[in-house]
Amino acid sequence: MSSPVRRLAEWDAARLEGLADTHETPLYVQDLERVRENYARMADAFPEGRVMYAAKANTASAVLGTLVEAGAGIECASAGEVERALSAGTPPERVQYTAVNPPEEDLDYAVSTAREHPELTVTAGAKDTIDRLAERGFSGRLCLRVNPGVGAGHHEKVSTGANAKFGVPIERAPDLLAEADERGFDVVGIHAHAGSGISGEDLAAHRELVSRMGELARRTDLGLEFVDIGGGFGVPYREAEDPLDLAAVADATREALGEVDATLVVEPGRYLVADAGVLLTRVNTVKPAGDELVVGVDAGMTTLARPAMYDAHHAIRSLAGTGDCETVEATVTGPICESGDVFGSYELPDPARGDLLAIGNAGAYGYEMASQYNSRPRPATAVIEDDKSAVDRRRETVADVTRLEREVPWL
Ligand SMILES: Cc1ncc(COP(=O)(O)O)c(C=O)c1O
Ligand SMILES: N[C@@H](CCCC[NH3+])C(=O)O
Repeated sequence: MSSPVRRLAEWDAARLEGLADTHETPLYVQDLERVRENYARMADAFPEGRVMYAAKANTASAVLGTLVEAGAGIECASAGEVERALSAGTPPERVQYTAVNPPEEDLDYAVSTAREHPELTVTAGAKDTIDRLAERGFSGRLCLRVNPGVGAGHHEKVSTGANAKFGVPIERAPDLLAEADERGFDVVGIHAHAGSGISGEDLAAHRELVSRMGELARRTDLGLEFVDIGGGFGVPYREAEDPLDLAAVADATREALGEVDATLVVEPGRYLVADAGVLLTRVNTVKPAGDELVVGVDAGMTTLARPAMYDAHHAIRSLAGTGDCETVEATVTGPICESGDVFGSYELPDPARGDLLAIGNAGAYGYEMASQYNSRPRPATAVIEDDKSAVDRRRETVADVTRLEREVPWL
């Protein structure tokens, strides 16, 4: 079995340099072999279960296709993600659409797609969503998202399990499930998700969530096909951090779930793709400022939003030189006109203009959360697999950024 963690130091510097030279920076690079390894480890930890990849972490069709080929299903947060999953060749029976306050067009799309592919599962997290599905004539495979009342995650902004926005309170679930069944829906599952970036310290919360889901499954006599306990499996972002003990999490899950006559489903996003990706960026400014050394790079909060959004730490490695010279402390900042556009403080070997830096764990929620703020085009992404490489999403241009503008008739 592959190592549960791939550190930034393990990436081949010469190869990354070559990719940056050819395709310019900033550039996301995703290693599909590593994605496959991560999936195999997850599937191996839950041999009795089903792995549904949470596409929101990285929707590149090369990534979706790789995971589907390996056996994963796809958990989709929007109509767009369902469209991507189906286009990537996911068999409809392996597609789950998990709507959170879904816009009208999303539900229209989900219902018409489910009409065409009745094997698709729709997950609803509010009675209103169930009503809106019924109004559209949907009576297909329905899963109920419950709010288990217990959350976890690397930051309060990604803890969902106790946030009322997500799912119906678990106490209300038995009645809602029975009602949906009476209304003619094909009730196939229950779902809950504690949050994202769960570490070993969150194991108690995870256990509690799973135990509540097991109890709910046992109280439900609708012949549920699956119990979906969500994703959230964390990865180490700091080089010294230990990886999650997946076997221990799986054991705790089984024990907490207890006997249920339904398939266990897990929905990892980050775990499958984070350490399979790096973001390459070049230094364009080195500026001593009092006691501080500011290093300006061409990637910023519009390229990788996580540091600005969650104070998230991503390891950074300089690919310049041999790396054996003395390091200095530097504040690595991006090109965006915001004080929050900072990756953090890093020890870098003698930073100089033109140096190439690799930012680790960029495969999850990296490109996905990129924006065009400051009218900055989004970067290109490349995929690699053994000795092959290809750009799978071209770099945007300023013309792409402005292409939706229309003339205002009176101006
Ligand atoms: C419903 C649902 N499932 C799965 C995930 C995947 O989370 P992660 O990428 O942390 O595994 C998320 C995101 O937090 C989610 O909201
Ligand atoms: N975007 C978050 C994860 C949230 C997952 C969606 N519920 C992150 O980068 O950590």
